Amino acid sequence: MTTSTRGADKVPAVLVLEDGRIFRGRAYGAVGETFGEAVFSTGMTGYQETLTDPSYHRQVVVMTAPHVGNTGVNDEDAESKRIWVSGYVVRDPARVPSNWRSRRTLDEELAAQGVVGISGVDTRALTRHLRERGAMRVGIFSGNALPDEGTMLAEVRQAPEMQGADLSAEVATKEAYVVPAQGEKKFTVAAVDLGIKGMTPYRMAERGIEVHVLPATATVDDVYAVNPDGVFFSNGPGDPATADHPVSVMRGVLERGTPLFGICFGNQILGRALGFGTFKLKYGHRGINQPVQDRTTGKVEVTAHNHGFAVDAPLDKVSDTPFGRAEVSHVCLNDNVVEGLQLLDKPAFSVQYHPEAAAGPHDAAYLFDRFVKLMEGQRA
Ligand SMILES: NC(=O)CC[C@H](N)C(=O)O
Repeated sequence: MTTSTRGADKVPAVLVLEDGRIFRGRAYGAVGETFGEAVFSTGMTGYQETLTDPSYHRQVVVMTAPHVGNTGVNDEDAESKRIWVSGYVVRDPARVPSNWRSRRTLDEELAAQGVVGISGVDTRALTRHLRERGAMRVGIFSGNALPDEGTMLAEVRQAPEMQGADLSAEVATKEAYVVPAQGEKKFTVAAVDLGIKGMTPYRMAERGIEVHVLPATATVDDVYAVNPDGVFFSNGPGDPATADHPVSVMRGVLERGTPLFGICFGNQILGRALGFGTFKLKYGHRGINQPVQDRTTGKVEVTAHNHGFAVDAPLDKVSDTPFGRAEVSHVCLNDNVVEGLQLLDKPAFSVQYHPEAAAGPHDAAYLFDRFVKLMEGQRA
């Protein structure tokens, strides 16, 4: 059993939003100061996967679930090698975690990785504020001698904004690596890593795919050097409007007509490659309980999300694009945001949410099978 360190929780902490709203609490994890974009996640479980999802780079995540840390931290569920959130906001941290896989407490893990958090915050009030005013910059300051409020606010307002941030190269692998197929190898996929979660190549490997994960800087030649049956573009942090390089690589793939699948950032890149715009949502979708309709089957699935931007494509008509006809294949039933795109004349599609789950329901796992079918179709 792991027990809590109960050290930092005696240290005062302050959360300062860029519009001047202030919440007071206690230090959680590392003591110090941090900045980022304040966003909220509605997941009741899966905090370890959330913290280690590279798409959260430069974001301060507010958990709407009131108790966080109950199952501790294990050695199995991380989605990457480190925690990426720039700060963490919780209401009531677990005093003693309890789970057979738990190895450490969450506050120990945050402290060990230098991640500054705050506990004791009315996260419901904070979430309502972000929902009304929109995602915005935030700072967390902890310690026994804190700067005055004006100084803290000035620092928050100097922090970089998420709009216009080009972050994939900061989180993606520098070296290519291979995730081997499980069982008989059926296909080779080149996966462009823009901030990939570990579960994504795993979901492909389970289906007999050998996945060559390539750095974000990979060129069209690098992609075709692995002789792929399909090409994948991953999730990732930052503003898709800055992703000019992956957009141009994707256009090269679309020109050749290789089966293509994109998730999240990959969906936004497909949108851009087709000539659609992207825009920042007021407060985004983050959590594991978002209803999405697959318009190609009419089925509704409950899905995992983590996106602050979206594709601006028409919902009710087929669009003519430089790569043939395209349509919106999936839509969020909460707010009609575009959640998927598919081409009608080429084997290419993408979704804005997370069929790999991790954490979240597995309703959308069929999308990996759809990718396999596209690759089978190309061989037939
Ligand atoms: N998970 C993702 O790939 C997120 C994509 C993009 N950074 C967004 O916030 O919308």
